[in-house]
Amino acid sequence: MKNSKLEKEFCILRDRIIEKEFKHLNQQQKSVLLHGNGPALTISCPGSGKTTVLLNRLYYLTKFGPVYKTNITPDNITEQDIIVMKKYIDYPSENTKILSIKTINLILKYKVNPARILSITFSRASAKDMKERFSKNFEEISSFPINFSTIHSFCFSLIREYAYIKRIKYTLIEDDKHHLNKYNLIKKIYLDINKEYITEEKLETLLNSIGYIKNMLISVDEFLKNNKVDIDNFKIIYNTYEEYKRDNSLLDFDDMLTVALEILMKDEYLLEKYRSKFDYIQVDEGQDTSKAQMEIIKLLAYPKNNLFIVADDDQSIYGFRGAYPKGLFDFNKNYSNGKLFLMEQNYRSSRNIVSVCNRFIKKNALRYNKNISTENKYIEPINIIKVDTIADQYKYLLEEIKNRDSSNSCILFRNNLSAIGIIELFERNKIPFYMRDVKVRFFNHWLVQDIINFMIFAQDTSNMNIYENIYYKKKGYISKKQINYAKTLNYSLCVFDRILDFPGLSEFYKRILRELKLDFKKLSKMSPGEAINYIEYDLEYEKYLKENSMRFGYTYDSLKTILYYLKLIANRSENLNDFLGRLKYLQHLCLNSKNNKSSITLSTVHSAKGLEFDRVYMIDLIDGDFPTIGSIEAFEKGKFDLLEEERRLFYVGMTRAKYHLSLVSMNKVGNKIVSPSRFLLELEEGRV
Ligand SMILES: Nc1ncnc2c1ncn2[C@@H]1O[C@H](COP(=O)(O)OP(=O)(O)OP(=O)(O)O)[C@@H](O)[C@H]1O
Repeated sequence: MKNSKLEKEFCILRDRIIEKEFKHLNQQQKSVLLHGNGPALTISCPGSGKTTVLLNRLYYLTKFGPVYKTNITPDNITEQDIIVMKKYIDYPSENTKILSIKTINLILKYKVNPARILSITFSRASAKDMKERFSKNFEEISSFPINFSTIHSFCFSLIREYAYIKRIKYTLIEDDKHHLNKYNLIKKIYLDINKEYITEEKLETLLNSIGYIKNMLISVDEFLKNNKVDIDNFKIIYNTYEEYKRDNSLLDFDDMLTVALEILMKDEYLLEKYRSKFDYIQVDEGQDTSKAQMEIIKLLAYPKNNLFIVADDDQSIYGFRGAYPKGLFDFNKNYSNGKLFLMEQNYRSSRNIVSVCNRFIKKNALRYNKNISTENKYIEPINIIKVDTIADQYKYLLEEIKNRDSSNSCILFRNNLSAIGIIELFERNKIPFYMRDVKVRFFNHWLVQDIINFMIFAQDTSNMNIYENIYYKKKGYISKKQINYAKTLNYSLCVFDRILDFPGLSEFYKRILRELKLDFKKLSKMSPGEAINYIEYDLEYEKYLKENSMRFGYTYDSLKTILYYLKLIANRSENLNDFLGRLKYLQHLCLNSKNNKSSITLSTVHSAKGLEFDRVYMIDLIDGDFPTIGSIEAFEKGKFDLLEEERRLFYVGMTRAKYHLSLVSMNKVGNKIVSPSRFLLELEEGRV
């Protein structure tokens, strides 16, 4: 027979035990954590413990089940159980051991099988970070089969199952090591349609735009109505790409979402199967969830709707790829019984970092207003460092890092290219580092390849294979006809001597060819640093870059920056072999830095999302780079969203710091005068 007095007492004591278990959390966090069933959205600020709460909730559900403040009780409670529970609460030092096995089983009766909780994270790196954090903090249950998954990998497993049933053989085209990959496919379609090769920058724009369309679940026409894309025949390229993939059962990352959504909407069997797999769905970084992703999550969660989302709209930094933070604001439209929570206390950063960041982000108009606070101490002011040159910036960093344990420090930058200068600096000074983003395009950039080709050709001017790649990129016009003619002559002769043999050349033109031969002879004797300058100015490679940068989809300045970093490396190299070896070695260091996780971290701001460090150095803070020139120009035309996203990105960077934050800018890059980031000036002038 049921004893309602015992049951009541049991509930009260069980709640006290749960509270004790989570006493390290604050009141706001605890109410979020102990939210039982039904939809819930937590809007919070950086360092407020979103990930902490999400992991604790996983532990709470796994250990106790959603029983807090409910009158759910097991059947056979006895007086003895109540005594055991009271003892446990009164003698905290004796801990769980004091609870008898039977009482433990009673308390834990409603615990949730961890396999039935799906925790969705934004990226593979954050799924991994979360798994590590969970294992570290909740050792006792870390061996359970816990589902930390990115939405993409979840969708892919669903698609695989669908493909198996329907006997479709999908091929994933994301791996650029395979010949059939999305990059090659898009490049080919672009070439077929526009009759020219696509540049790296245009390729990126094209892929981001396609991703945006699919993530926002809009048509290409809707997209073009509201966005200006500087790509000829965008719509035809988009449709051809989509059609080709569909006809050949190919999938890129964005298709994983749209195809999974399609499957869930049309295949009742799979929809039910996946719905019944999970009782709880938790979503981290909800601000970067796209419309397509949210639709999938909503479908999966229905009808239990045990959906738990943590988000910070101020940290939404993937708008260009279709992140849709505004969707969060519709939460109550989607779920009229949805609970909204706020977490506004920052545990991470010192008091002054919190207050400066807070004022800084309030300049954005499109946001939830929050009362961000901290109980942390004031430690030191934010350091705004304005130096003269990049070399001075590196000197500053070296002074900061040398003689200090930097294992918990991070250097952050807007563009991955900034890493090159740092890697070069650290390699020279034997400072180990860990790179978050291993893909550094610099080493395989065509401009770097051009310079190497000039130098290699100078060593052997008979090498027609190399010359064919550069003859039209320098001074002294040489025609394709002349090249073809030279190819028919003795291949061990100097290319210029062979062209001199071309019938009907004027004396004037012959003189140019002889001069060129002399130029390359001079080049062959130069150090790599001198050689790059000679190629750039004397051989007029600079002119080629200026005339063609736009055609390749680059600004001339961005190409100059690549050249600048290449010179940095060249200036430290004695000869060509040394230079080539150094380039290879630096690339190798980048690719293998994952073994140095306990060293200083180098990261783009995007990839540092969710992380925290004792000391953060944000570098290369130049107006036009951070914020980007595109966002500034759009702002000047009255379009604010891009600049707001840049501000959020800057904010994400600053809020990674616990105690020390340095913001570094300079007056010059090479010979070019630059201005510090407008964000930095705002902070310096106390305008925030
Ligand atoms: N109640 C608390 N007491 C003490 N420290 C806490 C508490 N909650 C969180 N922390 C600590 O604060 C830091 C930030 O927590 P967490 O990474 O979970 O925040 P977040 O909201 O996910 O951050 P962000 O959105 O900026 O990535 C961590 O070091 C965490 O251990």
